[in-house]
Amino acid sequence: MTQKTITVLPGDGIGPEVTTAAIEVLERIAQKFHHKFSFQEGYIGGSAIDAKGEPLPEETKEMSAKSDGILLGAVGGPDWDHLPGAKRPEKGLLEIRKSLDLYANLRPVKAYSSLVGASPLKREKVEEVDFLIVRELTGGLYFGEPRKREEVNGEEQAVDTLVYKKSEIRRIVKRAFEAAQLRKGKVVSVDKANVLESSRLWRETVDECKTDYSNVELDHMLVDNAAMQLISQPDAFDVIVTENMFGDILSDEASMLTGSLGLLPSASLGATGVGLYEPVHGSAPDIAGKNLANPLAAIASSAMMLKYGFQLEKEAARVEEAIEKVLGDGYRTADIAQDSTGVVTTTEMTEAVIKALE
Ligand SMILES: NC(=O)c1ccc[n+]([C@@H]2O[C@H](COP(=O)([O-])OP(=O)(O)OC[C@H]3O[C@@H](n4cnc5c(N)ncnc54)[C@H](O)[C@@H]3O)[C@@H](O)[C@H]2O)c1
Ligand SMILES: CC(C)[C@H](C(=O)O)[C@@H](O)C(=O)O
Ligand SMILES: [Mg+2]
Repeated sequence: MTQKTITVLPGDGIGPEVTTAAIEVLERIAQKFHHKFSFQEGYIGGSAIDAKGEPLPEETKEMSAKSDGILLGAVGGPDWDHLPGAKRPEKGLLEIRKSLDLYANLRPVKAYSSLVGASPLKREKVEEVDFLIVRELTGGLYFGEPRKREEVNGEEQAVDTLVYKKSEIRRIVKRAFEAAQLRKGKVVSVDKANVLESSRLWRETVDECKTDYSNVELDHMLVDNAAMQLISQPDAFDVIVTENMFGDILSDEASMLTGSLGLLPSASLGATGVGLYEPVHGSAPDIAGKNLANPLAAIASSAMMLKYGFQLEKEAARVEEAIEKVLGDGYRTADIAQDSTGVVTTTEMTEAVIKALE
């Protein structure tokens, strides 16, 4: 029997709807496999600003750090769009990632065979899609200083800073090589080394790390080309490693190879300690509160928690199989439906997954 305390940070928009789905799945797994999972809820994002005056209250930080895994929904939305950058909901998410040193964001992109028709691309392009984006999560433009507004020669300007230390590059790149050794043994490192100094350091560091992984094949690719190749040859990728912002953009793009952003899970891991598991998508204000959201990205994120956080591989596989089964049986939330007939709600999809766990 495994006993774990899970911090749930539902956040904003569809966050609470999809985390509820993931909790129900985890509860059923605990029951079936005789584990004990206890859940404690905390505030993050816009709802934390409303309740506590800040996007990441100290109590959320503390309970998260002390728990065995963090399940997060999403943050942000139009209610808080007027706030300045440092006070916005997204700041809470960036801060929790940084404070727990969750530098390795794993974003698997795998086509479900029953869903190949949901991708805008041709069947033969997407049916073999199965790659992992390893996104650096605690450096780069998101965190560099200075970050400011200033007036120069009577004109307002804004500054963001893209900075990477070699050690930050090395640790994420090693993770990517290690992941590739357990997969098809191919790494593509994505950068913009024809323009950016940080990318030139990135590329050099990748080449240095490569010497420890002689069994892994390595290619470098410029990010604009990578964005194109993801569409033209998505089945050629195995592991993609890249810096923070490129990884953010490429993963939303990659989601459409599977059919929807509502399908992609992620795990954010540090060297040790607690991991954070969240769907790749955001708070989707356009569909929030309507029971329309696809809960599968959040449910698949809970499977990543079972696998990477708790080493419960069998249980994680059971959740993944249940997702495949419901999709195979034709359950479709609106985002992956071909037409409006037989579309299911968030709660109906969740019930179907729980039934498929049996
Ligand atoms: N990790 C996060 O918390 C996170 C990630 C991305 C965006 N955001 C925030 O979310 C807010 C909205 O951002 P956005 O609209 O650019 O991106 P978004 O990911 O919230 O939504 C983009 C589109 O995808 C759809 N979508 C997203 N998730 C879905 C799901 N599970 N099921 C069905 N459809 C889904 C939405 O309806 C929308 O049309 C912003 O405040 C943004 O900062 C948060
Ligand atoms: C909300 C935002 C800060 C976040 C990011 O850019 O990391 C999101 O887009 C994501 O992909 O998790
Ligand atoms: Mg994103």
